[in-house]
Amino acid sequence: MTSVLSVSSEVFPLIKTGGLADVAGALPLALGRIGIDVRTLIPAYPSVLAGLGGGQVVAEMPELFGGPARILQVEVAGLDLLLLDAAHLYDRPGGPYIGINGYDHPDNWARFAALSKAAALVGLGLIPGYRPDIVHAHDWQAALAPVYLEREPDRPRTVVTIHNLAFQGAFPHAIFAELGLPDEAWGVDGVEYYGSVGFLKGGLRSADAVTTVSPNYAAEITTAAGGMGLDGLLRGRADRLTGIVNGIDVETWDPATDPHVAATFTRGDVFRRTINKRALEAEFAIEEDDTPILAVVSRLTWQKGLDLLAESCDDIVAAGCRLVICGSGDRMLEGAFLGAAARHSGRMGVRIGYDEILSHRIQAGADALLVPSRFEPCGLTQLYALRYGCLPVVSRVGGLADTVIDANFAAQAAGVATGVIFSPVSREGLMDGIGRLVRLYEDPSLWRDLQLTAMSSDVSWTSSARRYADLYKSLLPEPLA
Ligand SMILES: Nc1ncnc2c1ncn2[C@@H]1O[C@H](COP(=O)(O)OP(=O)(O)O[C@H]2O[C@H](CO)[C@@H](O)[C@H](O)[C@H]2O)[C@@H](O)[C@H]1O
Repeated sequence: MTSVLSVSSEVFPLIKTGGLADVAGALPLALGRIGIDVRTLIPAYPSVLAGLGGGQVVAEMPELFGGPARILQVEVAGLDLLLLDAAHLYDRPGGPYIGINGYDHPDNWARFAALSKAAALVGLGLIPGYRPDIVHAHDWQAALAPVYLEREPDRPRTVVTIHNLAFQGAFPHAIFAELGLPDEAWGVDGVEYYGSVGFLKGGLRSADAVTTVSPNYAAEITTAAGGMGLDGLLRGRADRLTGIVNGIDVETWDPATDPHVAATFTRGDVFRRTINKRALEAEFAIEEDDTPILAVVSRLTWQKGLDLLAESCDDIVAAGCRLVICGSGDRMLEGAFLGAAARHSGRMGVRIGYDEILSHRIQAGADALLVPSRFEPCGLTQLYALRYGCLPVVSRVGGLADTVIDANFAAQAAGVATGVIFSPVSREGLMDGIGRLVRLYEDPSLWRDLQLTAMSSDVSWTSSARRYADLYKSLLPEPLA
């Protein structure tokens, strides 16, 4: 049986700041169902330890970046977890990356180099009786693992997955001496990146395979426009780069059984969504009527194009729509949305914060989900939306273009349309997409067809897990006949 050590800085349901956690939590379960043994290594943040109460110590390291560390093994929600318990690195208030003062933890380089180093040691047999075939590192926080492994004889194969190329883990040259890497690792074929240490850059250079989370994004990042400075390297590794679209956990996100919504529903009784729509109006204190509710569930950042939405709120309300927003991030955007909601009381509601339960209620009760991203490696919220019959209105970028089928004339005629795709990513493009959505909404039987087609989209992990399994297999030596 192929065994994989998955390495991530967050994993649902234990610690989540974004889509990485969803994938790190759901992919191992899907791989497990097709016979791949996955263990997941994450830092033992205080909130993770508090929720677990114990675990078995399976390895000890007397010195890991300034203090002792150990690895605890525990099973949670079907995940076989390895927790890197190192109080000097992780036992502190704040989030996984940011302290309570709102700034990055100053030693993030050491915190995540330690995660990568521990992954490499586990890959080489640190835990008695366990030697994974593959070390699969997610994003920059784990990306040094392949660099630590690169020169080891008899090492596991390595994969780096890019969930967000905007975060590259770049640190001053001075830390290189602290990483415990050989001198040869400093240079263009190693971690050096324009004079700094680039964690992601090093991982992309050293890994046996590189993946990202949709085929379209895999193509975009090899261009100067989408490569965020790494396109040259990625073009050079094009033969090792694949895009595998994300799935979602279809049990956590199941409108037929969702415990968080006012009324569960299926394709057969999709009319019951109205109960959720009424509940959403009450929750956001907006007027009760039958005009479309457009929604956003997102980090409020430039990536997500939400400045374009902030500029369009007045037009959206004027077009007869209502708008509900759940998100947090950029303070200017938070203020802009709160200001617009105050101007459009009854037509627009805003919840600043991170609220997992509310995100389910929004998907179940809103008519459409807006995702006007400037770039989007895959995007998960549009997949939740499809499953909940909340039609996605997305920009034509990255994985959004790979997962939504635009309701153009041909797609409508063929009965395959699942949402609206707009371009360019501009205020005019977004308003054009919303205008098209409103026209679709005005035809109730067409709208119902679109909802039912959206709900039958395959957003599960089944086929993508197989693609990861095939990739792992391609990296391993052929078994002897
Ligand atoms: N205020 C809020 N309240 C509740 N839930 C909230 C929330 N804000 C965001 N979320 C949740 O956080 C997750 C966000 O995932 P996305 O994939 O959409 O974007 P993200 O940019 O974080 O992920 C990156 O990694 C993922 C995984 O590969 C890629 O899909 C994506 O393109 C890439 O940018 C979703 O589960 C969403 O519901």
